Amino acid sequence: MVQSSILGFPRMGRLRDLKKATEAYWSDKISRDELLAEGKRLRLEHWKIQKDAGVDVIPSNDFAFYDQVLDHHQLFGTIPERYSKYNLNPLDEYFAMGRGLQKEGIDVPSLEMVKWFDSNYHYVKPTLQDNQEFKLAAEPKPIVEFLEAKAAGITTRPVILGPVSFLTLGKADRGQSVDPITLIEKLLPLYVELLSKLKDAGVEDVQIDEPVLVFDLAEKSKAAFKPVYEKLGALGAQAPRITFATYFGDIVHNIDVLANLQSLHSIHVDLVRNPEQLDTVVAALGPKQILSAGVVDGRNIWKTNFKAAIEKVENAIQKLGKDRVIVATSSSLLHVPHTLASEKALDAEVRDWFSFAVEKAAEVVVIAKAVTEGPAAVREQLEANAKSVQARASSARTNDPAVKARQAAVTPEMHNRKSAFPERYAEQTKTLKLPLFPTTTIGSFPQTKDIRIQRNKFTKGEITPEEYEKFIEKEIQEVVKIQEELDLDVFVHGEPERNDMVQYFGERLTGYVFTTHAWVQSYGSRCVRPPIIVGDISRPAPMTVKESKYAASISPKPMKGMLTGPITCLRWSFPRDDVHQSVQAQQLALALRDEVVDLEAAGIAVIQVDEPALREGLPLRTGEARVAYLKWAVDSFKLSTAGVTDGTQIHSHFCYSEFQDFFHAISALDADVLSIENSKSDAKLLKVFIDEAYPRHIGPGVYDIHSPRVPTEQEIKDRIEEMLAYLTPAQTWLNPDCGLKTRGWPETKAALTAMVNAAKYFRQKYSQ
Ligand SMILES: Nc1nc2c(c(=O)[nH]1)N[C@@H](CNc1ccc(C(=O)N[C@@H](CCC(=O)N[C@@H](CCC(=O)N[C@@H](CCC(=O)O)C(=O)O)C(=O)O)C(=O)O)cc1)CN2
Ligand code: MET
Ligand SMILES: [Zn+2]
Repeated sequence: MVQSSILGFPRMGRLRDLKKATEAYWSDKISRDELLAEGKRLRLEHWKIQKDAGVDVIPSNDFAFYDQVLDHHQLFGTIPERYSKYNLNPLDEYFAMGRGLQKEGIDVPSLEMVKWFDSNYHYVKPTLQDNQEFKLAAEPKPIVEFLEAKAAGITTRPVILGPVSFLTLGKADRGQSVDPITLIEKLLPLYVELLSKLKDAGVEDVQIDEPVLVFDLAEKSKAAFKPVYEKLGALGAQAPRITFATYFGDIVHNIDVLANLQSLHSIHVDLVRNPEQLDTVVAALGPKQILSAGVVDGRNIWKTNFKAAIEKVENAIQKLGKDRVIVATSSSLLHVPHTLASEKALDAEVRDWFSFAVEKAAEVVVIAKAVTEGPAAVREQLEANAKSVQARASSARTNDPAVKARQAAVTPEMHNRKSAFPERYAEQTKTLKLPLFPTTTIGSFPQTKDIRIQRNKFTKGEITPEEYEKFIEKEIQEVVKIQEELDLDVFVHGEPERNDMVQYFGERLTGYVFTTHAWVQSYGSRCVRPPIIVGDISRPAPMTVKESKYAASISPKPMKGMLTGPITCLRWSFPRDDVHQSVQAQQLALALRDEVVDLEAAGIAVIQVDEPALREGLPLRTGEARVAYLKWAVDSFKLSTAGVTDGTQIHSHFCYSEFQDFFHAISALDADVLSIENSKSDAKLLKVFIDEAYPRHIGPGVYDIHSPRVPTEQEIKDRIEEMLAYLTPAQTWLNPDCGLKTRGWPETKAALTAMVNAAKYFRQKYSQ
């Protein structure tokens, strides 16, 4: 019998229950026991959903209160002393590492959080010391959760992150120089211990995720697989059977590693992203090894095309036989929303095209049944699926000839500004009289409870559009007044009218549909509701001009217009899978180009086009695919911004610090001013700006915005001092790492006051 399996299930719950509970715990509204009980309730509910759907292999330990990688810091005792010294309750220590803690004499920033592969999920980086020792937790979470499921009558397969990935995805702590992978021999015994304890607890199967195998690995990381998995494989009956899982890419370039994994029970690969790897992987399997075929997409919301998926699985079965193939999701379902059943307002036509986590659980079961018993056993499902796939392919909603015509008319000149930066800058300084070290923010100010409540009322029709507009104007007035008091230099309107920087634009563009409950975790308790691109995209009317114009009208300071760039709109939506992403990006770029030009015409002289997702879209492997991506990604940004005159200053924002391997693309955007996240990384990363003689302006973030902790003025000054080793004063802007929407007002004002004071100090220093 061909089994069905799921690599991980979303943990937020149907109505973001986990977000609500964690945030209530953080603000002392519920007790620790209540939070723990809510976690338990959600785990059970999710296991039941999968069991009731008929899924054979159900994951456990895929749950996390903040992040599954952070769970492993506690599992292996890699907790820096600055947290452990307080002897906090383990849950509070865990949250302190995830989000920092500033309370009752404790003041400790969070650990660094970065993107999980090419997704919009963020994990907390393992942070290691030169003399790192590891220690297995007294009650390892994978065992606790396995037993919890078992007590409820559900047998699960615990998921753990493999040692090579755990270390490769980690980094040396600040001031340390250890290359994490060199710690592998010290870490390995903990996996041996954990596996044997899992076995003792009754675990038959374990899933060990080693997603780093899809990268072009450094030799040291690659070489680590052999000793690690020979050792773990040799445990035989002393350990559970191991499913070794990779996803988000192919492993063909690392296929020689499989030769060292032959004593493992099964190998999982992503056949949605890289179906072509099937033959190579099958050929490299050991004589008894099982293939876990990831054919149901864990990263997007399209209904699986059963016919195509069954063909892939049949292809594997032909070579391996039915006993050696498992039908699986391509990756964890963490990246898709909980259930389509919550979407009461979706148009019936498009609704039939989608499948969220709960629906995907049913899909793996149907596919497994189809290949086990033959298509007749699931005839009805196959027929309905074929009809739906056909209906989408021929729907008029997907195709807009006017958009196609406009794309055909795009010329190379449309991608370039009229003059080079020096001439543009000369024009810009005529209108923008800015001091040295200009201060600004990234766009959003705190999205208060009140803002969300008013928006909710407006969405439900409980207040009129006029009332809502008045409310937004009042918010803008408030934000402008505060920026005046803070004495910032380039103002923003604060984005109070936006639910989210991508969703907001999706709701204003044709070709998109949006949902009401389709939330996906982005980091910690924070979720996003990605809009869905179903057809060709165009802009029926201006999207942001009214608010920007209003904000500009109530202050003499320069007001930055604020847009989300084409690549970020694409990446943080659920994109179409029937049209190349470059085509979708160009459609978005044309829509945004019109918006940029309209803002300029409305008198907005500084326009920021955010591209925080530009890097995330970078193909995971180096080589041709990257070159091709960068070409169309950079072109779409340039197409969206190059319609303005020289005197309009174009800003762009990136919230990640890993720009070294990517510097030329950022430079090629030709933005007048960049703001980048940098405060949690080594200022040395900025060296590339000198090395490459970067000619334009840059604002490396001077403080972290992910945590409520307020930086001191001295910390900010120290940071600026470090930055100035690599940047000239004339090109340096000062700003936070990212937007402030997740922060509260008191900490926001305190932090920006410190930043402006630091700016004044350096202005003084450099004007002498
Ligand atoms: N799409 C996206 N990806 C991103 C970022 C980003 O800003 N956007 N930033 C980076 C970090 N990731 C982030 C992701 C989410 C949030 C965030 O603040 N999310 C909000 C939700 C934002 C939102 O869409 N809010 C809506 C819906 C608000 C809501 O919850 N409404 C309640 C009712 C209102 C109430 O009573 O509170 C409901 O629907 O139940 C709105 O403001 O209108 C949250 O989780 O709290 C921040 C950063 C990287 N990726
Ligand atoms: N302008 C946006 C903001 O300030 C940029 C955020 S990047 C994730 O929120
Ligand atoms: Zn940002």
